[in-house]
Amino acid sequence: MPELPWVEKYRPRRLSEIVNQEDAIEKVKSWIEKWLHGNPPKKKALLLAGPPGSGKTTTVYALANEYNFEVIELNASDERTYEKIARYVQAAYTMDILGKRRKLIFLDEADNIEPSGAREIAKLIDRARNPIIMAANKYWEVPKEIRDKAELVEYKRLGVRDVMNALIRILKREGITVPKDILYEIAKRSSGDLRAAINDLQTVVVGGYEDAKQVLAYRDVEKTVFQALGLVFGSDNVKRAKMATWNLDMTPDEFLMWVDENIPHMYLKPEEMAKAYEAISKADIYLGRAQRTGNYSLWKYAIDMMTAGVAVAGTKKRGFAKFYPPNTLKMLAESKEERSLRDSIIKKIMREMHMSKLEAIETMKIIRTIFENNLDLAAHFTVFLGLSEKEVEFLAGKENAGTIWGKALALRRKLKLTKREEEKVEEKVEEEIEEETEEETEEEEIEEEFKEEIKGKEEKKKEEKPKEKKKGKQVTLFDFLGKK
Ligand SMILES: Nc1ncnc2c1ncn2[C@@H]1O[C@H](COP(=O)(O)OP(=O)(O)OP(=O)(O)O)[C@@H](O)[C@H]1O
Repeated sequence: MPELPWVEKYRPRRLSEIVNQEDAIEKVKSWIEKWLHGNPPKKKALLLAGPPGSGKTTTVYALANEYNFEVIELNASDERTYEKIARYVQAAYTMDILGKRRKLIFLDEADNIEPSGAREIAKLIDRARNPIIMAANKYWEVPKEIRDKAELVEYKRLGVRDVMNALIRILKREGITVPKDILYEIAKRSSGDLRAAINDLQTVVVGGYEDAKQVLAYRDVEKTVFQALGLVFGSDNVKRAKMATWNLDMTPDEFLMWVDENIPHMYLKPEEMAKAYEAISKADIYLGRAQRTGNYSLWKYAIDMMTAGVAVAGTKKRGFAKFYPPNTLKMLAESKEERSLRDSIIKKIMREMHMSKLEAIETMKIIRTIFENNLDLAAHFTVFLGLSEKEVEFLAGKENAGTIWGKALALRRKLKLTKREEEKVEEKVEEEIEEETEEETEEEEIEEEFKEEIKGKEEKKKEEKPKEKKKGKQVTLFDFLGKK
């Protein structure tokens, strides 16, 4: 299973560990100390401005850690920011397990504050009884009213050398080495964005050096595509969503793959997921038609469906959104073991749900979301698909895997599977994993095998399988959800 992202694992906890931003740190420290000595600074807000991944957010959390503040993190693009700041600027101490702590308000992406709300936020800054720190990449895009109220702290762009040193430090702590030329390539591509560099390094280490060049190439694309996905999944506003593909250096069918991949991570309810999928399948139809007829004016409709159509499908996850690259690209970053687990799960879905490979891949994405969010339903799937413990871990992550596995065992007992039958299922699973890792079956062969199976082999297999299995026709996820 993927481990903790290195950007979090190695995020400096102390101000002294932040590299090459000494002047900025000094300024921040003397400002916060004024608050603590009962003499709030004239300017009650700080504005940390500088390139992405240069240490702004890290400074805020290290500061809070050292001076015992509770960070209230808000995002300027959240429509309710004003309301939230108003709630917290006047708030007093809080008591929690860490003792008595003051609040520190951290407003990220201050360059996204709507001009219409800026004056109100500026007034709140004047009345603040708690320190407010804002961060922005583009100082000049922060509304003037806010700039005037805040003390500016500039962050430098980190150089290739700084980035390489930071990467080497991480590798030392991990006890691994990576060829210097790859490190240099990563550092150069990052343009001083240490977050991007650390993510690249982790991807390359996990995925192996052979694919490093390919992985790094798609990282370049990722920067803009993530912003585009943010527009599609970040609001219910049709106009904003339609802007997603502007400035995007990608064809509509490529972007469609990214939207497709992220639907199950962003929508909470199966019926809303279904609506979003419906929108992209319409988009897909328009794209196909444009391709066949050469009438590329149809692209506009396709783009509207895959942006606005998806945006309005329902209630999306709030807060920090983590986006994922399309399967094919992501697979490059997976280890061999992960790849073989993925394949064996896909085969089980094909077998148990009578699906084609493509459908099974799609279904696995949804199942993965279920495993991350609904442990009971995940246990049902574990039994239904006959998953192994490792496969459960692959789908659910280390943290939840144990619970799901326990629930699945209890469920199996409840379904009155005899010990013998249980062993048979486990043996079968193990055998299959072995077979699958040993022999590389050709894709057509698998398709053939399953076509045949759908046609006439159900009867023969029936005796060997647990009772609750549905046979003969394709089982959709929604059948399964409905049955539960
Ligand atoms: N100056 C630095 N010293 C040490 N680590 C750093 C520094 N800058 C960035 N990092 C590393 O990069 C990651 C991202 O940094 P951070 O979140 O502070 O960036 P940021 O400046 O807030 O970026 P953004 O503007 O994109 O939000 C952190 O987890 C940290 O590990």
